[in-house]
Amino acid sequence: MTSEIRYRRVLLKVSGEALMGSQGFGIDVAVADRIASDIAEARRLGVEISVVIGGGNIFRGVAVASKGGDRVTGDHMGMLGTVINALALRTSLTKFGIDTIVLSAIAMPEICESFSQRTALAHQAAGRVVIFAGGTGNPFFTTDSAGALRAAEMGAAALFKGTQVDGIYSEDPKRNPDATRFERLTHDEVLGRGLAVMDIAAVALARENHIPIVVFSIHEKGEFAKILSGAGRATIVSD
Ligand SMILES: Nc1ncnc2c1ncn2[C@@H]1O[C@H](COP(=O)(O)OP(=O)(O)O)[C@@H](O)[C@H]1O
Ligand SMILES: O=c1ccn([C@@H]2O[C@H](COP(=O)(O)OP(=O)(O)O)[C@@H](O)[C@H]2O)c(=O)[nH]1
Repeated sequence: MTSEIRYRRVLLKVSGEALMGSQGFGIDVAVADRIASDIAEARRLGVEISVVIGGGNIFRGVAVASKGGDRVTGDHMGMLGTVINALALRTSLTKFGIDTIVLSAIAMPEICESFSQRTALAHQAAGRVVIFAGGTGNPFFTTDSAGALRAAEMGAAALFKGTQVDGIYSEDPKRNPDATRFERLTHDEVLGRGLAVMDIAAVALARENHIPIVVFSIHEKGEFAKILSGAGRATIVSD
């Protein structure tokens, strides 16, 4: 069974927006539990998994800036949102008996441990799921960039982006329902064609480190494990 596994160690970027389910804001615990069950299933395949969690269900810095506020403050609020999500996902993973640790890029020792690559690798080696909170710890970045960064630091064989759509399309499929879906692309093609499923910095960092990106729907139960097993529906971006 495990010999068929496509990637042995992966970084999963979980969309913050996905966590709110059909609510307009915040966290739907049933959705967090379902995502945790998908992570548990993937772990049973023997795959090492660490997670970067987004924060768009709580706050996005650009929303402050677009209303005339300070972008850096807005981004700080967004990063704090990812910490809230990380604690929720840890709670859900614990329900499935998964030993989980939250490491934050912004120090808040009363709430969770702070990130360092050394600490993260040690927890991963001990068999824990590591959830990276606080994005990169810097404004003007996104949690997709944090995903690419942590994937490189953890030695992940692939960056999985679990998002609202089931792959990369010629245009945003939410805006153009006739957009065509790609099975495979190179990093250069994603950047050259301006395919905006992920920000440029994230794709460029993955390209530089030869990390494949796998874009799939986080809403499809069991899809993560299927893709890890060489099946499932996703767009794979590689060299
Ligand atoms: N070419 C494209 N292919 C697929 N999705 C796209 C594309 N361009 C824009 N998108 C949009 O990008 C969204 C994912 O980006 P993002 O807002 O970062 O979500 P997330 O919450 O997963 O971080 C998708 O839900 C999709 O609507
Ligand atoms: O390294 C980072 C990661 C995130 N953010 C802020 O946190 C918000 C939430 O993250 P993101 O939009 O990436 O979440 P997602 O799209 O996955 O829900 C962003 O809009 C930014 O304001 C940031 O400033 N630096």
